[in-house]
Amino acid sequence: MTIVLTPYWSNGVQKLKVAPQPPPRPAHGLTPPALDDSIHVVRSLRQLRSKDKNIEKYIFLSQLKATEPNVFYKLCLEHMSEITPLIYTPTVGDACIQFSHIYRRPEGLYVSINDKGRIGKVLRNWPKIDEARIAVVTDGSRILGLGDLGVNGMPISIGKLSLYIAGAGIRPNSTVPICIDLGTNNKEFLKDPLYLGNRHERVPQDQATAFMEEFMYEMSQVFPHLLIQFEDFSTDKAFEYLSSFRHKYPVFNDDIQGTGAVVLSGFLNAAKLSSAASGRPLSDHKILFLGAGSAGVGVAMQLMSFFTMQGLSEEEARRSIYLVDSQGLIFDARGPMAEHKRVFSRHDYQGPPMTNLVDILNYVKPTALLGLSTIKGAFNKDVIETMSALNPRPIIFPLSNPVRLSECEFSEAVEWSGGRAIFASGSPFQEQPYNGRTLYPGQGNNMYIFPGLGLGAIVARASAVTDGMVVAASLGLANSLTQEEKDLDMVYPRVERIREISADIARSVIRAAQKDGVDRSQDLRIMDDSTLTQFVKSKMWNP
Ligand SMILES: NC(=O)C1=CN([C@@H]2O[C@H](COP(=O)(O)OP(=O)(O)OC[C@H]3O[C@@H](n4cnc5c(N)ncnc54)[C@H](O)[C@@H]3O)[C@@H](O)[C@H]2O)C=CC1
Ligand SMILES: CC(=O)C(=O)O
Ligand SMILES: [Mg+2]
Repeated sequence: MTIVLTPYWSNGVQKLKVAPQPPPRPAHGLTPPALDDSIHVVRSLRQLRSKDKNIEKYIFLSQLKATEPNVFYKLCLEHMSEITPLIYTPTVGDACIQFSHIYRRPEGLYVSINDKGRIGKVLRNWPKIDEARIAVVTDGSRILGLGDLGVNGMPISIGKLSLYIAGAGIRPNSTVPICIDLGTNNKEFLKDPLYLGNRHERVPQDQATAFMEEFMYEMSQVFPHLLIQFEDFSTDKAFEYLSSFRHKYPVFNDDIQGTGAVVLSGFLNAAKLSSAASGRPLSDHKILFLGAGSAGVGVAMQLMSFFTMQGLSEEEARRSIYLVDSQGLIFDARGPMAEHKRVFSRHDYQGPPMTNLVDILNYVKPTALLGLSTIKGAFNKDVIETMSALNPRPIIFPLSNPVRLSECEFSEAVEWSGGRAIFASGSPFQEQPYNGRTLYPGQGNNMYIFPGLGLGAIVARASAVTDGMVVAASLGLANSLTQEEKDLDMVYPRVERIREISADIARSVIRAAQKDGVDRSQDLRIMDDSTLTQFVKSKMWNP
């Protein structure tokens, strides 16, 4: 049987006969006498640190994962804050852009538009079907804020799954990174002789939809125990596929739901700090979003529950949220708009189009400014100073990825707000000294949510991912701050505690699955919370 686990070049000759497996441990005598895994972690770390460029570090770590997975995951777990930015954002963005040039070996599953009509056959080539529990699927159409990267999106599926393994102890063999190739509109890639994907523009949307129908049906047939995470589909497709499939299959969209959950969590903690300084009740917050794509609208929808938790009606919650896109403030009289923006379109604004962000801030007077726009520098000095004039402790969350597309840097937010900003960004920044104190940036990234959400859904054998499970993941994260973290005004926990946090999130997610009646592991219902947490931890894989 031929196994198609490699990108097909346009001439279609590159096919593998065997599945990619880490090589077996060499027999006695074939390795140096003192080779020991824990010392090899130290050795590997030194080798890693000796490299100057992050992309070289990424390549080194990919190689280590393929040859010595135990050493790789030990390194991740022991040095989470150093390794995460190398296997995930920001470096994974560069790895995606350069994927066709730095490609070394097959990893993951590629399904192409040319496989339409026989997708099931391709999926059956996966070597570990019985063990498969979680797939991250992208079509590469919007990778981070980098646009359409076609089949070069594969590293995002791989990177997310490495975090499932490191962050939630999902077994490596149960993860399936998938990139579907429906063409690309990236002109540079189409001209690049090394590009690894189909060399044509994206197929029309009706063909893409028909492909996805077959793909999802076949996934459910071939992998009956699989949870599917949709990742980095461009906004129109992200909303379409989520609403088409979420009631048929266990699937969630990380950019809409995972990001919504992580930002709700950080916002709950940030709003308390901001209200403590201003004396304003929590129900009085007003949030302005720059960016109204899958992430902006996904977060806005989730943040409605922040207001309903404070006792506001749905309509009042909606009125506390303002969206700005590339044409400015979104309001009814502006004219036709995409369906996903309509919910938050302002009925109460009748004036001329408002496009200048500082003007919009002075009109809305928000307590929080959230960026999911991909526009670097959009939160400039004027913007941060305006937010700081409006609020004793403004909430500033530049959430676009990777770091070079962040709406502002942490050092800028600190300086321009006089150290008062409550800050979280999509990609990591260094802590900053300010007036004799150390200020800590939060990382408002869905990486805090999806490992625990996925683990909970897998352990509960959930037949669907419900809104209740997503909110439970968010609240589980919000409640995970230690006293020390609270005393430092942190809005997210330290990433080094990710395993412990994922276990707590997973327990909350299982409880929500039980409440919503989608848990198929019903024997977990009788466990009390501490037994359930222990059970979840016992399911975690350790290197
Ligand atoms: N922190 C996190 O966990 C996550 C961050 N993101 C990031 O969010 C960003 C956006 O993702 P999507 O919503 O899927 O993309 P998208 O491309 O659909 O949305 C971008 C939005 O920004 C708006 N925009 C573009 N230029 C603008 C301008 N000059 N002024 C105001 N608005 C402007 C667009 O109109 C659109 O509404 C990406 O950078 C992505 O990496 C996405 C998911 C998770
Ligand atoms: C973090 C993430 O999912 C994104 O930027 O798309
Ligand atoms: Mg994403």
